[in-house]
Amino acid sequence: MMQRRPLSKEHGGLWEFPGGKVEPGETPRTALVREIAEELGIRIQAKDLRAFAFGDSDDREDGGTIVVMLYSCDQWEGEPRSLEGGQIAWVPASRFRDLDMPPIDAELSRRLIQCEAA
Ligand SMILES: Nc1nc2c([nH]c(=O)n2[C@@H]2O[C@H](COP(=O)(O)OP(=O)(O)OP(=O)(O)O)[C@@H](O)[C@H]2O)c(=O)[nH]1
Repeated sequence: MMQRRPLSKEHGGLWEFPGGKVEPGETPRTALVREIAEELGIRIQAKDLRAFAFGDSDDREDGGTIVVMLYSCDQWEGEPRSLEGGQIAWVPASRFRDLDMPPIDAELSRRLIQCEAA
């Protein structure tokens, strides 16, 4: 499942893996459970998440760093729908090359393609 970032945001119009920032008091898994409910309206469980890969970037102008942790999940309750306005789509790995993505998502999508080919 890929999600298109709103045009008004940084990396606007690019396609990313659904998710968001970890808030104080959360773990990466509980943050993802919350973000998926907020963005897609479906319920997933932290125990059903499988860590797949991470990517990072150290070249931000503000000197900060972004770390994206990618998990897979094949069980959920509900039907995904876009609750925050952006487009969403199921995209097979074979079509990832057709989508413009932010750099870390692009790197992680290449990793997924390699894994599917192996
Ligand atoms: N997914 C992704 N985000 C990146 C990359 N590089 C980078 O600077 N970012 C920035 O990292 C932040 C990702 O967090 P987010 O998805 O929760 O961001 P957001 O703007 O929707 O924030 P918000 O939920 O606080 O409104 C965004 O500001 C995004 O522009 C990247 O390669 N992939």
